Amino acid sequence: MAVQISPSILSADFARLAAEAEAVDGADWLHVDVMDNHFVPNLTLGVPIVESLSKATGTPLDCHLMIEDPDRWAPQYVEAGAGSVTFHAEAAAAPVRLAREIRAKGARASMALKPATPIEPYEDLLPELDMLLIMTVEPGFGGQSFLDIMLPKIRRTRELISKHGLELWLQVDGGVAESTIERCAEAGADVFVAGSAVYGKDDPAAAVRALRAKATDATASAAWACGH
Ligand SMILES: O=C(CO)[C@H](O)[C@H](O)COP(=O)(O)O
Repeated sequence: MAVQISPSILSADFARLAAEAEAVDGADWLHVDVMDNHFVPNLTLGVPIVESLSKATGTPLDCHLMIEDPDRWAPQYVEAGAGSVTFHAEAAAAPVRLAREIRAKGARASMALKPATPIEPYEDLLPELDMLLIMTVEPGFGGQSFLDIMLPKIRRTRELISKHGLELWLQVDGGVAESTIERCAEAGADVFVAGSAVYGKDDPAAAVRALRAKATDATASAAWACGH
């Protein structure tokens, strides 16, 4: 699969969200960080804003729910127009049922793991998902430093995806920038969320192109991608 870039609007101007979506023309997704000040110590936006944004942009929305009780809320984000909905493994009461419900409503189902959550307990659940998100910072805030110690988890997850012959996308989020994206791609990631490395630049669309070029080059020479 070709590399995909998902700019995070957490680093955008919330008063100009439609314009900020236009500013990353060419991105594959728009990453929408939903935070409830319970699962993470920060508060952002909810269903009504996702609904408005989905009408205002042609770029599909990749909603990352950093919230408690995603079993209750995630289906509402599909109804609001999200193309992909990510819930946290640490928060979901019934992740298989929830993934099936997200898919049945017509969106891609994705599950996220915080840095301290291992992938291994979830191996049997992977066929129920369209994407697995490995957090490369503690969730809650943009602009944090990339956690290199997550690279082995990315590698192990890519091995599990290959072992089971899955079409699962592997997303990384947190501290992804021109200086770190190649390491993520080499380890096995193929969907890259970037907030400050896109919206912190004068030309966000050019930043998306630069990230895509680096990740594509690194993937081409990565052992995991040979024969892909
Ligand atoms: O999920 C997130 C924070 O919890 C954000 O998507 C992420 O931090 C993006 O910001 P940056 O690229 O600046 O690290």
